[in-house]
Amino acid sequence: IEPLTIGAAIGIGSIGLNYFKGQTYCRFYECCDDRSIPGNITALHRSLESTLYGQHIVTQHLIPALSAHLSAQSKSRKPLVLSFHGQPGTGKNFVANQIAQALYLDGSNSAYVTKFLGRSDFPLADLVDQYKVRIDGLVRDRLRSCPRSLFIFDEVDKMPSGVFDTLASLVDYNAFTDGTDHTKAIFIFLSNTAGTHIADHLGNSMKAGKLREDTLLSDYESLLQRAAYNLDGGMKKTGLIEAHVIDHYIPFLPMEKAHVVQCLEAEFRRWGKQPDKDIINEILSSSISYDRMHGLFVSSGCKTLEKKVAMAIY
Ligand SMILES: Nc1ncnc2c1ncn2[C@@H]1O[C@H](COP(=O)(O)OP(=O)(O)OP(=O)(O)O)[C@@H](O)[C@H]1O
Repeated sequence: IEPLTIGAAIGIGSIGLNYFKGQTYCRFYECCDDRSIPGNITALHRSLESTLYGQHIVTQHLIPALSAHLSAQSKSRKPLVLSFHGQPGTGKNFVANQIAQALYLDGSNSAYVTKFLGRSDFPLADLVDQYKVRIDGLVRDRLRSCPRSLFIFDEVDKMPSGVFDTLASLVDYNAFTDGTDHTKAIFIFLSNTAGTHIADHLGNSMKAGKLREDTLLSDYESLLQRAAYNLDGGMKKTGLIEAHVIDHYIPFLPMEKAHVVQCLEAEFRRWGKQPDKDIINEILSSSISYDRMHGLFVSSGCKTLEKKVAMAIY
């Protein structure tokens, strides 16, 4: 057989294989394609509007940031990098999971969504060099298998500083010379860092007569950047901040009593029950404490409410 004929046969073979994959395998199993990664920002917007309480800045900025990054006309030249900051129970994981849910058919279970946990994945400061290599290798592998990957780093404030030193260059412009496409990826960092700074700033603004809903992202952005860079944790003195590769610092505001009531009501509905005012008042008076500085914000936000409602119902 002529070499040309063999080449043509291989060419037709691989087209056939791709066609077969598209028509059969990828119709039923997850692939790095539009079916498995629908990127449904409209669904995300709808779901945040109806389920996320007290976080007007998050919804206002997250949706345009994601839409711009994912749009078909996007001329994105680097991954989208977001850093979520706030006290416990303000919705950081809740929102990160909703992003995964809306962008990927399999949500957080997608093979293209990778989540790292500060405390369990990177517990020891002495091993920071090993962690850097591990993050670098995993991110490269995942991007090679699917450029539209999502990476979530939770508990960043519990990670040793220096852990993101190699990652900083992977999320910058022109990071790969081997043809790997990193421009469609999304990186999200979650931390409690600066949570108290956000609460202080909001508390002072509210005491000066400003409405919570009138506070803006710009009121918090530089505060978050400075705190993340200076306070202990994975972001401390990190190249991620020095190289200005974090596109958006998003503040999660501390929760007030009214928001916690909304969370409790949502929890009842999740159990298929009508919210019970007496039980809600009982939980509020027995299990909720407020910040000492302003007396306005619930210390653990909406965390732990799930179990309280479950206990009261059964
Ligand atoms: N702003 C919010 N609106 C609605 N529900 C919320 C909100 N914040 C928290 N919740 C509820 O509380 C649960 C716990 O919140 P979540 O895990 O998102 O907190 P977190 O900010 O990630 O806290 P941590 O910093 O401790 O990880 C969520 O699954 C959700 O049910």
